[in-house]
Amino acid sequence: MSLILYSFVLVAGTLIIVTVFQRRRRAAILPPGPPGDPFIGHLLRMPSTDSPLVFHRWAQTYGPVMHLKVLGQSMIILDSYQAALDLLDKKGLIYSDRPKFTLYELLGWTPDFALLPYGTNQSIQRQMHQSYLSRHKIADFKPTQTQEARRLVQNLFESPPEQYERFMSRFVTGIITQIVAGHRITSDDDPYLRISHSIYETMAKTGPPGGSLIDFLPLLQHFPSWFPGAAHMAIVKTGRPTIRELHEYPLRMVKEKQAIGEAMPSFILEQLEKMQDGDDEEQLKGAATNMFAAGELTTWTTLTIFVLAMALHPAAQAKAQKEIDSIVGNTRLPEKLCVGFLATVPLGMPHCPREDDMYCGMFIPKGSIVFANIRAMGLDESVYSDPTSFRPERYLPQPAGGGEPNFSNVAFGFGRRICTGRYLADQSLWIAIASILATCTIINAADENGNTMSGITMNDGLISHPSDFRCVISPRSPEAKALIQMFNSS
Ligand code: HEM
Repeated sequence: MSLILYSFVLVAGTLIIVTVFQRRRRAAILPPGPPGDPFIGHLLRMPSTDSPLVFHRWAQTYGPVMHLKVLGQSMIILDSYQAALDLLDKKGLIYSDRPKFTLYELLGWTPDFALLPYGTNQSIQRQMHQSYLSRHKIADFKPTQTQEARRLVQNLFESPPEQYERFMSRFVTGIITQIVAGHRITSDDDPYLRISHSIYETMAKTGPPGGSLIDFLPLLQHFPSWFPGAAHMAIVKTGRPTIRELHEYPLRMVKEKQAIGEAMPSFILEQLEKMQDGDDEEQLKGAATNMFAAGELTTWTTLTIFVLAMALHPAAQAKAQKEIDSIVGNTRLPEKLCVGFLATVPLGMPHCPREDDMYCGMFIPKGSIVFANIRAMGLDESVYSDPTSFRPERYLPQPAGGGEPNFSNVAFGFGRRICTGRYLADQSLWIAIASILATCTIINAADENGNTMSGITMNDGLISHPSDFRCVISPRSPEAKALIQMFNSS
Protein backbone atom coordinates (compact mmCIF):
# COMPACT_ATOMS: atom_id res chain seq x y z
CA MET A 1 0.00 0.00 0.00
CA SER A 2 1.41 3.40 -0.95
CA LEU A 3 2.18 5.83 1.83
CA ILE A 4 -0.59 8.22 0.63
CA LEU A 5 -3.24 5.50 0.62
CA TYR A 6 -2.04 4.27 3.99
CA SER A 7 -2.28 7.79 5.48
CA PHE A 8 -5.74 8.28 3.98
CA VAL A 9 -7.07 5.04 5.49
CA LEU A 10 -5.53 5.95 8.84
CA VAL A 11 -7.06 9.45 8.94
CA ALA A 12 -10.51 8.28 7.72
CA GLY A 13 -10.49 5.40 10.20
CA THR A 14 -9.57 7.71 13.08
CA LEU A 15 -12.31 10.17 12.11
CA ILE A 16 -14.95 7.43 12.01
CA ILE A 17 -13.86 6.06 15.38
CA VAL A 18 -13.83 9.56 16.96
CA THR A 19 -17.29 10.39 15.54
CA VAL A 20 -18.82 7.11 16.71
CA PHE A 21 -17.15 7.51 20.09
CA GLN A 22 -18.39 11.11 20.45
CA ARG A 23 -21.94 10.16 19.51
CA ARG A 24 -21.96 7.33 22.03
CA ARG A 25 -20.46 9.57 24.69
CA ARG A 26 -23.05 12.29 24.08
CA ALA A 27 -25.95 9.85 24.03
CA ALA A 28 -24.65 8.30 27.22
CA ILE A 29 -24.50 11.54 29.19
CA LEU A 30 -27.52 13.46 27.95
CA PRO A 31 -29.76 14.44 30.87
CA PRO A 32 -32.18 11.67 31.83
CA GLY A 33 -35.77 11.57 30.64
CA PRO A 34 -38.68 9.19 30.09
CA PRO A 35 -38.19 6.53 27.41
CA GLY A 36 -39.09 7.63 23.87
CA ASP A 37 -39.98 5.75 20.69
CA PRO A 38 -37.59 4.94 17.84
CA PHE A 39 -37.20 7.78 15.28
CA ILE A 40 -40.02 9.99 16.60
CA GLY A 41 -38.66 10.18 20.16
CA HIS A 42 -41.19 11.64 22.61
CA LEU A 43 -43.58 12.94 19.96
CA LEU A 44 -46.49 10.75 21.05
CA ARG A 45 -45.69 11.17 24.75
CA MET A 46 -45.75 14.96 24.82
CA PRO A 47 -48.57 16.12 27.12
CA SER A 48 -51.50 17.64 25.24
CA THR A 49 -52.69 19.53 28.35
CA ASP A 50 -51.11 20.73 31.62
CA SER A 51 -47.58 20.32 30.20
CA PRO A 52 -45.85 22.21 33.08
CA LEU A 53 -47.44 19.90 35.66
CA VAL A 54 -46.80 16.74 33.64
CA PHE A 55 -43.12 17.77 33.19
CA HIS A 56 -42.94 18.47 36.94
CA ARG A 57 -44.28 14.98 37.66
CA TRP A 58 -41.70 13.43 35.32
CA ALA A 59 -38.99 15.46 37.06
CA GLN A 60 -39.77 13.64 40.33
CA THR A 61 -38.40 10.51 38.60
CA TYR A 62 -35.76 11.91 36.24
CA GLY A 63 -34.47 14.95 38.12
CA PRO A 64 -34.47 18.72 37.68
CA VAL A 65 -32.76 18.66 34.25
CA MET A 66 -34.58 16.43 31.77
CA HIS A 67 -33.95 15.64 28.12
CA LEU A 68 -36.70 14.91 25.60
CA LYS A 69 -36.41 14.46 21.87
CA VAL A 70 -39.09 15.17 19.29
CA LEU A 71 -38.34 14.21 15.67
CA GLY A 72 -34.62 14.64 16.28
CA GLN A 73 -34.95 18.00 18.12
CA SER A 74 -33.56 18.00 21.67
CA MET A 75 -35.62 19.66 24.41
CA ILE A 76 -34.30 20.38 27.89
CA ILE A 77 -36.75 20.98 30.74
CA LEU A 78 -35.34 22.83 33.77
CA ASP A 79 -37.51 22.01 36.75
CA SER A 80 -35.55 23.79 39.48
CA TYR A 81 -34.72 27.44 40.06
CA GLN A 82 -31.08 26.52 40.67
CA ALA A 83 -30.68 24.80 37.29
CA ALA A 84 -32.39 27.71 35.48
CA LEU A 85 -30.18 30.18 37.29
CA ASP A 86 -26.98 28.20 36.63
CA LEU A 87 -27.68 27.88 32.90
CA LEU A 88 -29.91 30.73 31.70
CA ASP A 89 -28.48 33.38 34.00
CA LYS A 90 -24.90 32.50 34.90
CA LYS A 91 -24.13 31.10 31.43
CA GLY A 92 -26.10 33.85 29.69
CA LEU A 93 -23.49 34.19 26.93
CA ILE A 94 -24.37 30.71 25.73
CA TYR A 95 -28.06 30.45 26.65
CA SER A 96 -29.58 33.71 25.38
CA ASP A 97 -30.65 32.68 21.87
CA ARG A 98 -34.22 31.75 21.03
CA PRO A 99 -35.10 28.64 19.07
CA LYS A 100 -36.78 29.19 15.71
CA PHE A 101 -40.53 28.81 16.05
CA THR A 102 -41.93 28.47 12.57
CA LEU A 103 -45.56 28.77 13.64
CA TYR A 104 -45.02 32.12 15.40
CA GLU A 105 -43.14 33.42 12.35
CA LEU A 106 -45.93 32.32 10.02
CA LEU A 107 -48.40 34.11 12.28
CA GLY A 108 -46.51 37.31 11.57
CA TRP A 109 -44.62 37.91 14.82
CA THR A 110 -41.56 39.34 13.07
CA PRO A 111 -39.22 41.13 13.60
CA ASP A 112 -40.23 41.09 17.29
CA PHE A 113 -37.15 40.77 19.47
CA ALA A 114 -38.75 38.41 21.97
CA LEU A 115 -38.43 35.75 19.27
CA LEU A 116 -35.13 36.86 17.73
CA PRO A 117 -31.80 35.16 18.49
CA TYR A 118 -29.40 37.11 20.67
CA GLY A 119 -27.70 39.64 18.41
CA THR A 120 -27.82 43.05 16.78
CA ASN A 121 -31.51 43.57 15.99
CA GLN A 122 -32.56 41.91 19.21
CA SER A 123 -30.31 44.16 21.27
CA ILE A 124 -31.36 47.36 19.39
CA GLN A 125 -35.01 46.64 20.26
CA ARG A 126 -34.27 45.46 23.79
CA GLN A 127 -32.32 48.65 24.42
CA MET A 128 -35.34 50.71 23.28
CA HIS A 129 -37.50 48.88 25.86
CA GLN A 130 -34.96 49.13 28.63
CA SER A 131 -34.57 52.88 28.32
CA TYR A 132 -38.34 53.52 28.18
CA LEU A 133 -39.43 50.95 30.79
CA SER A 134 -36.62 51.38 33.33
CA ARG A 135 -37.35 51.31 37.06
CA HIS A 136 -36.76 55.06 37.12
CA LYS A 137 -38.81 55.97 34.02
CA ILE A 138 -41.99 54.05 34.93
CA ALA A 139 -42.76 56.63 37.65
CA ASP A 140 -43.95 58.82 34.73
CA PHE A 141 -46.73 56.33 33.99
CA LYS A 142 -48.33 56.41 37.45
CA PRO A 143 -50.96 59.05 36.58
CA THR A 144 -52.10 57.00 33.55
CA GLN A 145 -52.19 53.79 35.57
CA THR A 146 -54.11 55.43 38.42
CA GLN A 147 -56.65 56.95 36.05
CA GLU A 148 -57.19 53.59 34.31
CA ALA A 149 -57.49 51.81 37.69
CA ARG A 150 -60.25 54.18 38.83
CA ARG A 151 -62.05 53.67 35.57
CA LEU A 152 -61.68 49.92 36.00
CA VAL A 153 -63.23 49.98 39.48
CA GLN A 154 -66.17 52.07 38.29
CA ASN A 155 -66.71 49.67 35.36
CA LEU A 156 -66.64 46.72 37.76
CA PHE A 157 -69.26 48.38 39.97
CA GLU A 158 -71.54 49.14 37.06
CA SER A 159 -71.27 46.02 34.90
CA PRO A 160 -72.62 42.47 35.19
CA PRO A 161 -70.10 39.76 36.25
CA GLU A 162 -69.72 38.38 32.71
CA GLN A 163 -68.17 41.73 31.72
CA TYR A 164 -65.50 41.84 34.48
CA GLU A 165 -62.80 40.10 32.49
CA ARG A 166 -63.38 42.39 29.52
CA PHE A 167 -62.92 45.47 31.72
CA MET A 168 -59.77 44.09 33.33
CA SER A 169 -58.36 43.49 29.86
CA ARG A 170 -59.36 47.03 28.90
CA PHE A 171 -57.50 48.37 31.94
CA VAL A 172 -54.26 46.81 30.67
CA THR A 173 -54.80 47.71 27.00
CA GLY A 174 -55.64 51.28 28.07
CA ILE A 175 -52.30 51.64 29.84
CA ILE A 176 -50.15 50.03 27.12
CA THR A 177 -51.86 52.01 24.34
CA GLN A 178 -51.11 55.29 26.10
CA ILE A 179 -47.52 54.31 26.80
CA VAL A 180 -46.76 52.94 23.33
CA ALA A 181 -48.80 55.26 21.10
CA GLY A 182 -50.04 58.13 23.31
CA HIS A 183 -53.63 57.11 22.56
CA ARG A 184 -56.36 57.12 25.24
CA ILE A 185 -59.14 54.56 24.81
CA THR A 186 -62.52 56.20 25.32
CA SER A 187 -64.99 53.95 23.53
CA ASP A 188 -65.82 50.27 23.26
CA ASP A 189 -65.21 50.22 19.51
CA ASP A 190 -61.65 51.55 19.75
CA PRO A 191 -59.42 49.82 17.11
CA TYR A 192 -56.86 48.84 19.78
CA LEU A 193 -59.52 46.92 21.73
CA ARG A 194 -60.60 45.09 18.56
CA ILE A 195 -56.98 44.24 17.67
CA SER A 196 -56.06 43.03 21.16
CA HIS A 197 -59.21 40.92 21.44
CA SER A 198 -58.59 39.30 18.07
CA ILE A 199 -54.96 38.57 18.96
CA TYR A 200 -56.00 37.01 22.25
CA GLU A 201 -58.37 34.69 20.34
CA THR A 202 -55.54 33.66 18.03
CA MET A 203 -52.97 33.10 20.78
CA ALA A 204 -55.43 31.03 22.82
CA LYS A 205 -55.52 28.56 19.92
CA THR A 206 -51.81 28.27 19.16
CA GLY A 207 -50.70 26.42 22.30
CA PRO A 208 -47.25 26.83 23.86
CA PRO A 209 -44.20 27.51 21.68
CA GLY A 210 -43.01 24.20 20.35
CA GLY A 211 -46.54 22.86 20.79
CA SER A 212 -47.16 22.64 17.06
CA LEU A 213 -45.90 19.93 14.74
CA ILE A 214 -45.12 22.72 12.25
CA ASP A 215 -42.26 23.82 14.54
CA PHE A 216 -40.65 20.42 14.21
CA LEU A 217 -41.60 19.74 10.56
CA PRO A 218 -41.70 23.19 8.88
CA LEU A 219 -42.53 21.45 5.59
CA LEU A 220 -46.08 21.06 6.92
CA GLN A 221 -46.69 24.79 6.30
CA HIS A 222 -47.02 23.94 2.61
CA PHE A 223 -49.88 21.51 3.23
CA PRO A 224 -53.57 22.39 3.56
CA SER A 225 -54.90 22.69 7.10
CA TRP A 226 -56.94 19.47 6.78
CA PHE A 227 -53.65 17.53 6.33
CA PRO A 228 -52.68 15.63 9.52
CA GLY A 229 -50.32 17.85 11.57
CA ALA A 230 -51.05 21.04 9.58
CA ALA A 231 -54.21 22.13 11.45
CA HIS A 232 -52.48 25.27 12.75
CA MET A 233 -52.31 26.64 9.19
CA ALA A 234 -56.00 27.53 9.54
CA ILE A 235 -55.12 29.73 12.57
CA VAL A 236 -52.30 31.34 10.57
CA LYS A 237 -54.80 32.28 7.86
CA THR A 238 -57.29 33.91 10.24
CA GLY A 239 -54.84 35.33 12.81
CA ARG A 240 -52.02 36.76 10.69
CA PRO A 241 -53.82 39.84 9.28
CA THR A 242 -54.50 41.30 12.75
CA ILE A 243 -51.00 40.50 14.00
CA ARG A 244 -49.59 42.37 10.99
CA GLU A 245 -52.05 45.22 11.65
CA LEU A 246 -50.62 45.53 15.17
CA HIS A 247 -47.19 46.11 13.59
CA GLU A 248 -48.39 48.85 11.23
CA TYR A 249 -51.33 50.68 12.83
CA PRO A 250 -49.74 52.33 15.93
CA LEU A 251 -46.75 53.69 13.99
CA ARG A 252 -48.98 55.00 11.20
CA MET A 253 -51.31 56.75 13.67
CA VAL A 254 -48.46 58.36 15.64
CA LYS A 255 -46.86 59.61 12.42
CA GLU A 256 -50.17 61.12 11.25
CA LYS A 257 -50.57 62.94 14.57
CA GLN A 258 -46.93 64.01 14.56
CA ALA A 259 -47.38 65.52 11.10
CA ILE A 260 -50.17 67.81 12.37
CA GLY A 261 -48.44 68.52 15.68
CA GLU A 262 -50.96 66.60 17.79
CA ALA A 263 -48.96 63.53 18.86
CA MET A 264 -49.03 62.89 22.61
CA PRO A 265 -45.82 61.76 24.36
CA SER A 266 -45.28 58.07 23.78
CA PHE A 267 -42.69 55.36 23.19
CA ILE A 268 -43.15 55.51 19.42
CA LEU A 269 -42.96 59.31 19.30
CA GLU A 270 -39.78 59.36 21.38
CA GLN A 271 -38.13 56.78 19.12
CA LEU A 272 -39.24 58.61 15.95
CA GLU A 273 -37.72 61.82 17.25
CA LYS A 274 -34.44 60.04 18.04
CA MET A 275 -34.30 58.27 14.69
CA GLN A 276 -31.42 59.08 12.34
CA ASP A 277 -30.92 58.47 8.63
CA GLY A 278 -30.28 54.80 8.06
CA ASP A 279 -32.10 53.62 11.19
CA ASP A 280 -34.46 50.77 10.40
CA GLU A 281 -38.12 51.50 11.14
CA GLU A 282 -38.83 47.77 11.28
CA GLN A 283 -36.94 47.63 14.58
CA LEU A 284 -39.27 50.22 16.06
CA LYS A 285 -42.29 48.24 14.83
CA GLY A 286 -40.91 45.11 16.46
CA ALA A 287 -40.22 46.82 19.79
CA ALA A 288 -43.61 48.54 19.89
CA THR A 289 -45.50 45.37 18.97
CA ASN A 290 -43.64 43.50 21.70
CA MET A 291 -45.01 45.87 24.33
CA PHE A 292 -48.55 45.01 23.29
CA ALA A 293 -47.94 41.34 22.61
CA ALA A 294 -45.85 40.52 25.67
CA GLY A 295 -47.43 43.02 28.06
CA GLU A 296 -51.19 42.79 27.65
CA LEU A 297 -52.20 39.19 28.10
CA THR A 298 -49.63 38.53 30.84
CA THR A 299 -50.71 41.48 33.00
CA TRP A 300 -54.42 40.92 32.37
CA THR A 301 -54.14 37.23 33.27
CA THR A 302 -52.28 38.02 36.48
CA LEU A 303 -55.02 40.46 37.46
CA THR A 304 -57.76 37.89 36.81
CA ILE A 305 -55.88 35.35 38.94
CA PHE A 306 -55.72 37.88 41.77
CA VAL A 307 -59.47 38.58 41.62
CA LEU A 308 -60.31 34.86 41.62
CA ALA A 309 -57.88 34.21 44.48
CA MET A 310 -59.63 36.89 46.53
CA ALA A 311 -63.06 35.37 45.77
CA LEU A 312 -61.82 31.94 46.83
CA HIS A 313 -60.01 33.12 49.98
CA PRO A 314 -62.18 35.69 51.80
CA ALA A 315 -59.98 35.65 54.91
CA ALA A 316 -56.93 36.62 52.83
CA GLN A 317 -59.01 39.32 51.16
CA ALA A 318 -60.07 40.78 54.52
CA LYS A 319 -56.48 40.74 55.75
CA ALA A 320 -55.17 42.43 52.61
CA GLN A 321 -57.92 45.05 52.83
CA LYS A 322 -56.97 45.77 56.42
CA GLU A 323 -53.39 46.36 55.36
CA ILE A 324 -54.43 48.57 52.46
CA ASP A 325 -56.72 50.53 54.79
CA SER A 326 -54.00 51.12 57.33
CA ILE A 327 -51.28 51.58 54.67
CA VAL A 328 -48.86 51.56 57.64
CA GLY A 329 -45.69 49.89 56.43
CA ASN A 330 -46.99 50.15 52.87
CA THR A 331 -46.66 46.41 52.32
CA ARG A 332 -46.94 45.34 48.71
CA LEU A 333 -48.00 41.86 49.68
CA PRO A 334 -51.14 41.52 47.50
CA GLU A 335 -49.20 42.14 44.32
CA LYS A 336 -46.49 39.64 45.24
CA LEU A 337 -49.05 37.00 45.95
CA CYS A 338 -50.80 37.36 42.62
CA VAL A 339 -47.62 37.29 40.56
CA GLY A 340 -46.46 34.22 42.44
CA PHE A 341 -49.62 32.23 43.07
CA LEU A 342 -49.95 30.71 39.59
CA ALA A 343 -47.35 31.29 36.90
CA THR A 344 -48.79 33.30 34.02
CA VAL A 345 -46.07 32.20 31.59
CA PRO A 346 -45.71 28.68 33.02
CA LEU A 347 -42.92 27.43 30.74
CA GLY A 348 -41.31 30.84 30.21
CA MET A 349 -40.10 31.74 26.74
CA PRO A 350 -37.73 29.03 25.51
CA HIS A 351 -34.01 29.76 25.41
CA CYS A 352 -31.53 28.03 23.10
CA PRO A 353 -27.80 27.34 23.68
CA ARG A 354 -25.59 28.57 20.84
CA GLU A 355 -22.90 26.00 21.64
CA ASP A 356 -22.62 22.55 23.21
CA ASP A 357 -22.43 22.71 26.98
CA MET A 358 -21.90 20.49 30.00
CA TYR A 359 -23.85 20.85 33.24
CA CYS A 360 -23.29 18.64 36.30
CA GLY A 361 -21.77 15.98 34.05
CA MET A 362 -24.69 16.14 31.58
CA PHE A 363 -24.34 17.08 27.94
CA ILE A 364 -26.64 19.89 26.69
CA PRO A 365 -26.54 19.92 22.88
CA LYS A 366 -26.25 23.20 20.98
CA GLY A 367 -29.62 24.21 19.46
CA SER A 368 -31.74 22.48 22.14
CA ILE A 369 -35.06 24.08 23.08
CA VAL A 370 -34.61 24.92 26.77
CA PHE A 371 -37.73 25.48 28.85
CA ALA A 372 -37.61 26.87 32.39
CA ASN A 373 -40.60 25.24 34.11
CA ILE A 374 -41.61 28.34 36.08
CA ARG A 375 -44.83 26.72 37.29
CA ALA A 376 -42.80 23.86 38.78
CA MET A 377 -40.42 26.25 40.54
CA GLY A 378 -43.34 27.60 42.57
CA LEU A 379 -44.19 24.04 43.60
CA ASP A 380 -40.72 23.15 44.85
CA GLU A 381 -41.20 21.67 48.33
CA SER A 382 -37.57 22.23 49.23
CA VAL A 383 -38.22 25.98 48.83
CA TYR A 384 -41.92 26.47 49.66
CA SER A 385 -43.71 24.78 52.52
CA ASP A 386 -47.03 23.24 51.45
CA PRO A 387 -46.63 24.97 48.05
CA THR A 388 -50.16 24.42 46.72
CA SER A 389 -51.85 26.13 49.69
CA PHE A 390 -52.73 29.78 49.30
CA ARG A 391 -50.63 31.50 51.99
CA PRO A 392 -49.59 34.95 50.82
CA GLU A 393 -47.87 35.65 54.12
CA ARG A 394 -45.25 33.04 53.16
CA TYR A 395 -43.43 35.81 51.25
CA LEU A 396 -43.25 38.17 54.25
CA PRO A 397 -40.00 38.32 56.23
CA GLN A 398 -39.83 36.27 59.41
CA PRO A 399 -41.09 36.31 62.13
CA ALA A 400 -44.31 37.93 60.78
CA GLY A 401 -44.30 35.66 57.72
CA GLY A 402 -42.64 32.53 56.35
CA GLY A 403 -39.59 34.28 54.90
CA GLU A 404 -39.91 32.23 51.69
CA PRO A 405 -38.35 33.60 48.48
CA ASN A 406 -40.37 36.08 46.47
CA PHE A 407 -41.67 34.17 43.46
CA SER A 408 -41.82 37.24 41.25
CA ASN A 409 -38.03 36.84 40.79
CA VAL A 410 -38.80 33.75 38.74
CA ALA A 411 -42.09 34.73 37.11
CA PHE A 412 -40.37 37.21 34.78
CA GLY A 413 -37.79 34.77 33.39
CA PHE A 414 -34.01 34.64 33.36
CA GLY A 415 -30.69 36.12 32.36
CA ARG A 416 -30.24 38.38 29.36
CA ARG A 417 -33.77 37.65 28.14
CA ILE A 418 -35.53 38.54 31.40
CA CYS A 419 -38.83 40.38 30.84
CA THR A 420 -38.26 44.03 29.90
CA GLY A 421 -41.74 45.02 31.15
CA ARG A 422 -41.38 43.70 34.69
CA TYR A 423 -41.32 47.09 36.44
CA LEU A 424 -44.24 48.34 34.39
CA ALA A 425 -46.27 45.17 35.04
CA ASP A 426 -45.47 45.32 38.76
CA GLN A 427 -46.62 48.92 39.02
CA SER A 428 -49.82 48.42 36.95
CA LEU A 429 -50.74 45.42 39.08
CA TRP A 430 -49.99 47.11 42.35
CA ILE A 431 -52.13 50.15 41.47
CA ALA A 432 -55.05 48.01 40.21
CA ILE A 433 -54.93 45.64 43.16
CA ALA A 434 -54.68 48.38 45.77
CA SER A 435 -57.60 50.21 44.12
CA ILE A 436 -59.76 47.06 43.99
CA LEU A 437 -58.99 46.02 47.57
CA ALA A 438 -59.61 49.51 48.91
CA THR A 439 -63.02 49.85 47.30
CA CYS A 440 -64.48 46.44 46.37
CA THR A 441 -65.73 43.26 47.97
CA ILE A 442 -65.19 40.17 45.84
CA ILE A 443 -67.27 37.08 46.50
CA ASN A 444 -67.35 33.59 45.03
CA ALA A 445 -70.27 33.22 42.60
CA ALA A 446 -72.46 30.19 41.98
CA ASP A 447 -73.10 28.86 38.47
CA GLU A 448 -76.59 28.00 37.15
CA ASN A 449 -76.51 24.75 39.21
CA GLY A 450 -75.68 26.58 42.41
CA ASN A 451 -72.02 25.41 42.48
CA THR A 452 -69.38 27.91 43.56
CA MET A 453 -65.80 27.74 42.31
CA SER A 454 -63.48 25.51 44.35
CA GLY A 455 -60.18 26.43 42.71
CA ILE A 456 -58.58 28.08 39.71
CA THR A 457 -58.08 26.03 36.57
CA MET A 458 -55.71 27.36 33.94
CA ASN A 459 -55.80 26.66 30.23
CA ASP A 460 -52.70 25.76 28.20
CA GLY A 461 -50.72 28.15 26.06
CA LEU A 462 -47.65 30.35 26.02
CA ILE A 463 -49.66 32.46 28.46
CA SER A 464 -51.94 30.40 30.65
CA HIS A 465 -55.28 32.06 31.51
CA PRO A 466 -58.01 30.96 33.98
CA SER A 467 -60.45 28.77 32.03
CA ASP A 468 -63.38 29.61 34.33
CA PHE A 469 -63.94 33.06 35.80
CA ARG A 470 -66.85 33.53 38.21
CA CYS A 471 -67.24 36.05 41.02
CA VAL A 472 -69.37 39.00 42.07
CA ILE A 473 -67.77 42.38 42.77
CA SER A 474 -69.58 45.12 44.66
CA PRO A 475 -68.59 48.38 46.40
CA ARG A 476 -67.20 47.83 49.90
CA SER A 477 -69.21 50.80 51.15
CA PRO A 478 -71.35 53.66 49.79
CA GLU A 479 -68.37 55.95 50.55
CA ALA A 480 -66.06 53.85 48.35
CA LYS A 481 -68.52 54.04 45.48
CA ALA A 482 -68.96 57.80 45.87
CA LEU A 483 -65.20 58.30 46.00
CA ILE A 484 -64.63 56.47 42.71
CA GLN A 485 -67.46 58.37 41.04
CA MET A 486 -66.03 61.64 42.29
CA PHE A 487 -62.53 60.85 40.95
CA ASN A 488 -63.84 59.81 37.55
CA SER A 489 -66.04 62.86 37.11
CA SER A 490 -63.33 65.34 38.12
C1 HEM B 1 -47.34 40.02 34.93
C2 HEM B 1 -46.90 40.38 33.74
C3 HEM B 1 -45.75 39.73 33.00
C4 HEM B 1 -45.18 38.48 33.17
C5 HEM B 1 -45.54 37.40 34.18
C6 HEM B 1 -44.12 38.37 32.19
C7 HEM B 1 -43.30 37.26 32.05
C8 HEM B 1 -42.31 37.14 31.09
C9 HEM B 1 -41.47 35.98 30.93
C10 HEM B 1 -41.50 34.72 31.78
C11 HEM B 1 -40.64 36.23 29.89
C12 HEM B 1 -39.56 35.28 29.31
C13 HEM B 1 -38.20 35.66 29.86
C14 HEM B 1 -37.12 34.68 29.44
O1 HEM B 1 -36.94 34.45 28.25
O2 HEM B 1 -36.46 34.08 30.32
C15 HEM B 1 -40.94 37.55 29.38
C16 HEM B 1 -40.30 38.13 28.31
C17 HEM B 1 -40.65 39.36 27.81
N1 HEM B 1 -41.56 40.26 28.34
FE1 HEM B 1 -42.76 39.95 29.93
N2 HEM B 1 -44.07 39.52 31.44
C18 HEM B 1 -45.05 40.39 31.91
C19 HEM B 1 -45.33 41.67 31.45
C20 HEM B 1 -44.67 42.31 30.43
C21 HEM B 1 -44.88 43.68 30.00
C22 HEM B 1 -45.87 44.66 30.66
C23 HEM B 1 -44.06 43.91 28.93
C24 HEM B 1 -43.86 45.17 28.11
C25 HEM B 1 -44.63 46.21 28.11
C26 HEM B 1 -43.31 42.70 28.70
C27 HEM B 1 -42.35 42.52 27.72
C28 HEM B 1 -41.58 41.38 27.55
C29 HEM B 1 -40.63 41.22 26.45
C30 HEM B 1 -40.35 42.21 25.34
C31 HEM B 1 -40.04 39.95 26.62
C32 HEM B 1 -38.95 39.31 25.74
C33 HEM B 1 -37.58 39.75 26.24
C34 HEM B 1 -36.45 39.19 25.37
O3 HEM B 1 -36.67 38.25 24.61
O4 HEM B 1 -35.33 39.72 25.44
N3 HEM B 1 -43.69 41.75 29.63
N4 HEM B 1 -41.95 38.10 30.14
